Formats: sequence, structure tokens, C-alpha cells
Amino acid sequence: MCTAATYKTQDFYFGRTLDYEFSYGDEITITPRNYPFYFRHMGEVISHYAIIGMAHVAGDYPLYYDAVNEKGLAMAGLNFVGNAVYQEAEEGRENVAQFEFIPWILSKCASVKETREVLNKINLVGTPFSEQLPSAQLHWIIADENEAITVECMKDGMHIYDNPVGVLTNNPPFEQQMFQLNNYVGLSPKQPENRFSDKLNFNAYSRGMGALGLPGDLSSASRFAKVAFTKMNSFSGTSEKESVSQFFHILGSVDQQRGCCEVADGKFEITLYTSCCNTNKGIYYYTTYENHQISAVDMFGENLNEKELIKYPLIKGEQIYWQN
Ligand SMILES: C[C@H](CCC(=O)NCCS(=O)(=O)O)[C@H]1CC[C@H]2[C@@H]3[C@H](O)C[C@@H]4C[C@H](O)CC[C@]4(C)[C@H]3C[C@H](O)[C@]12C
Repeated sequence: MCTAATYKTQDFYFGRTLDYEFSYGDEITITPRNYPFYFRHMGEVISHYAIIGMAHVAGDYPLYYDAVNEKGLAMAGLNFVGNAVYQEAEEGRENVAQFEFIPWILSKCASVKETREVLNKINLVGTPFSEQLPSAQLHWIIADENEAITVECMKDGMHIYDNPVGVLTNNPPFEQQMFQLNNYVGLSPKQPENRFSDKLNFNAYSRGMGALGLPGDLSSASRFAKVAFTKMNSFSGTSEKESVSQFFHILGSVDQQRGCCEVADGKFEITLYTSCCNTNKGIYYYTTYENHQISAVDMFGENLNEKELIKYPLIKGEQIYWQN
């Protein structure tokens, strides 16, 4: 399972949890402006916007999971198993392989508005990256500081939804996730008022009872409601540190601990990493399952006119600050 969210204070933040039972070998990867992209069906793009994000780099190609470009457009792919259906390549259309989707959009679009136009022309195809890395069944959230959308390719074609809540998890399809939020309309961060019956006396014996009924399990539909409630009611200062801290708390509401989601005998899905990107400043913050200290890579700290990928391995292992 995975969860993605957006958050706006002074700047705009975008990030995700990557929940899985193993890592593909992920690195913070900066694709500078002159790294040549060779798109399988669309040819070469020599110069483009710079991108920073989490990727598995295979054969010098950045297979991005989530990323943001230098214009502040952000995008993440999350599992959509059993629902994602890609098309066959067609003559005369902009055929983009599923693994190229993030590079294709982030290399050329500066906003969601521009993305919508590019999406109208795309035919998202299932061409695999390699025999070892076949097509992943995903859906995507794409966001800038003004709006967010969800893109789902299903058997009846590509759907582009406005995403007013700015979150995405996994199954079921996005329209159903949004519909199910109706179940929680009565929840509130305030203490509950008695609407049950004026013939009974109630005692709000604990704080937090206004949100009683908010799910806490790890299913995708439950995480959608949990993180939507947390994000929509989130309150923080607007400084960088306060915003980043709050963002990690928002995604912390759907963190997966080893042991609670068994996907095969003795194999557990966990939150391998959590990311938070300041899309305005091009800074990629992250924590990993074993390292709660926030680490960061600043895209603009690099020479973005280079041609070679710039990679930073994840810092793993707890960084404990001893006070005596
Ligand atoms: C496994 C990841 C998604 C995690 C997730 O959503 N878990 C939910 C589990 S569940 O459904 O709810 O059960 C996805 C997100 C991005 C994916 C990667 C990216 O799409 C980039 C390439 C794409 C290649 O086609 C396959 C390898 C790959 C390197 C992908 C491997 C894997 O499918 C990733 C890492």
C-alpha cells in the first residue's frame, strides 16, 4: 500500500509513503536538464526541465516512483493492481510507456493545466522496461500548488479526475474512494454534540471523540479516509520546518509497521520510505523505515545543466542524537 498527499502553507508540499515488502533499490535521483531521455516510441528528448525524486536507476535510466520538476509540478505512481490496463502502441499517437510516464510529464509540463493538454494526446502503453522489470500496474496523482488530478488507465480507457482532496492511495478506483468519503461527513476534530437523542445523557469521556469512526486499519480505502481527514484538518505554522514537520505527521497517520500487514508467510509490507518535497524550492526530504531523522537533497544545490544523473543513496539506520 502507498499513500500520497499534498499540503499547502507558504510553499507547496507533495509526498508519499512507499509501502511494500521489499525495496527495488531506491535512490534520490536528479535528472539534470541535458540528460538525454530516449523514449521507446517517441524518440530522444535532449533538453528538458530538471527533475528530482525517488527512483530505481536501471541501465542509467531513472525509473521514478515519485518526483517533482524545477517548475514545481509533482507526480507519484501508486499501485492499482487489477484495475490498471494499458493500451497497445498506435500509429500517429503519442505512445508513452508506463515507466516513462513520470519523465514524459515532468520533462515538459510546468503545471497541471499544461499536463491536461499533454494527457489528451497520450496513449499510455504497456511496453515493459525490461524482462526483469515488467510493466507496473499503477495510477497517478499529479499536482502543483493550484490543483491536483488523478490519472487512471482502465479497460475503458484513460480517466482524468480532479482531485480536490489532494490524496491518493490504492484500490478501489478513485471515484469510489471519493464516494466513500461521504460515509465520514459527520466526523469532526471538535468534540461531538449530542444529535443522537435529547432523551439521553452522553458523556464525552475522552478527547478526540469527534472523529470516532475514522478507520485506523491499513486497507487502502481506510487509509484514504484517514489521511484525507488528517490532511484536511491539518494546522501548522508556515515556516519550512513547521510545514515539513507537519507533512511527515500527516503521512505518519497511515504509516505501516512491520508485522501488521502480512502479504505472504512471514513477509510484511512496511513503509519503506516517506517523502516530502517542497515543490517551490526543489528540496526532497525523506525518512526511511529504519531512519526517522529527516534527510534532504536540494535540487538547486546541483549544476542542473549537466548531462549525467546525480544520485544520492538513502541514509538508512537510526540517527540517534545522544544528549549525554
Ligand atoms: C511497488 C510500488 C508501489 C507500492 C504500492 O503502491 N504498494 C501498495 C501495495 S497494494 O497494491 O496495495 O497491495 C511501485 C511504485 C512505483 C513502482 C516502480 C516504478 O513504476 C518504476 C519502475 C517501472 C517498471 O515497469 C517496474 C519497476 C519499477 C521500479 C516500479 C516497481 C514498483 O512497481 C513500484 C516501486
